[in-house]
Amino acid sequence: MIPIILPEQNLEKRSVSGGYLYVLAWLIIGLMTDYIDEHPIIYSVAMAMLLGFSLSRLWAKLSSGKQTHYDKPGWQRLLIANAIGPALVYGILFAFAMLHIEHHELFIYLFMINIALLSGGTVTYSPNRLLANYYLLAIALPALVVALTRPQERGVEGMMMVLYMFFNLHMIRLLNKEYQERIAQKKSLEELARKDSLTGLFNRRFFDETMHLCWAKHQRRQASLALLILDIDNFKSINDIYGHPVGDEVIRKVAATIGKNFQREIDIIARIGGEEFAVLVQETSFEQTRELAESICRQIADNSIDTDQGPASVTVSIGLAYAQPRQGFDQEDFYKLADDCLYQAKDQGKNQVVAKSI
Ligand SMILES: Nc1nc2c(ncn2[C@@H]2O[C@H](COP(=O)(O)OP(=O)(O)OP(=O)(O)O)[C@@H](O)[C@H]2O)c(=O)[nH]1
Repeated sequence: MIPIILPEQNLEKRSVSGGYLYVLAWLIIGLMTDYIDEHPIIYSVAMAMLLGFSLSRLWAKLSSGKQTHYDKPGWQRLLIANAIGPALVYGILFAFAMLHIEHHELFIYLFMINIALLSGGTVTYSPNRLLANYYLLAIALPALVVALTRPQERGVEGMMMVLYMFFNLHMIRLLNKEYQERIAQKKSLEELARKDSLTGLFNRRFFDETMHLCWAKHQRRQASLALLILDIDNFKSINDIYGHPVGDEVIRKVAATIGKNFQREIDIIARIGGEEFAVLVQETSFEQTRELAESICRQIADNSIDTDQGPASVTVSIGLAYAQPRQGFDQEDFYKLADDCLYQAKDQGKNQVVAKSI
């Protein structure tokens, strides 16, 4: 099973320096020991593979520029190959050294490099537990196989590898848990920053940011969009008669009714003031939006809210603006149009929708 790599795991950035280290380490061994003379074919094949992995990674980086392509399966496979491939090369080299090496010094170097790669990979790949585990096994398993088949000569190295492997598997589990907690915290903070705590709807800041983006998008597409501003009628007297907790309950009920009527993900519903809400509606005609607004008005008026002092009837007024972004008519004008409609609805007796399409 191929582990799925998520953008927030940031594996490309985390593994980039290690991705050149293994080539350098092998180059140093080639330059400073007799290994090339003793085993020229093995040295060259290993070098070609390590270089191949490094160059493919360099090519991917240069060709993608600043962008990363986590959504492309080919790109994901390349990243996984760049993790597991060099690990397997070093794992097999060490296993080969365990079987054939007379050169004690080189054996120690390889052992050190593998332990370093084991620990480095644990830290690097820990956000993706499956990939980190595969990486670890790729380095350690070849040595373990040799140790098991030659317990007399290579038992010590085998034991050491098992020890390091289990220690690092444990560390991967811990680091991954910490990483998951951090991501969850970050997500809930982001959620808090854009949500209104009383209703769970978006807050004004998020609404303004989204409206800005939406406006620009519709300007490019030369398409229309709708903005509804809803205000609870005579809300001050609801608070005065029934008390603030009932007032809060009314706000929650109105929010829920709006939410029931605008359920698509692209509908942005926000509480933009004490008893004021806004809805940004995309890809819907003027008539459809007006019908929805009128239906919300009726639903709220028809459903009174139970309180200790008996049922409290609530109504809302709605201003609806429908427009296409264009020269001489900007986002502020759009907002003002919806707001003017709302004031007109209030002036005309409340509990109604005033809609304008321009
Ligand atoms: N319970 C509760 N009341 C709030 C909250 N935020 C604002 N309010 C109250 O909402 C009331 C708004 O009153 P006004 O702006 O006078 O509006 P209104 O009484 O609805 O009058 P119209 O808009 O003309 O129908 C004020 O009394 C605020 O104290 C809140 O979160 N909870």
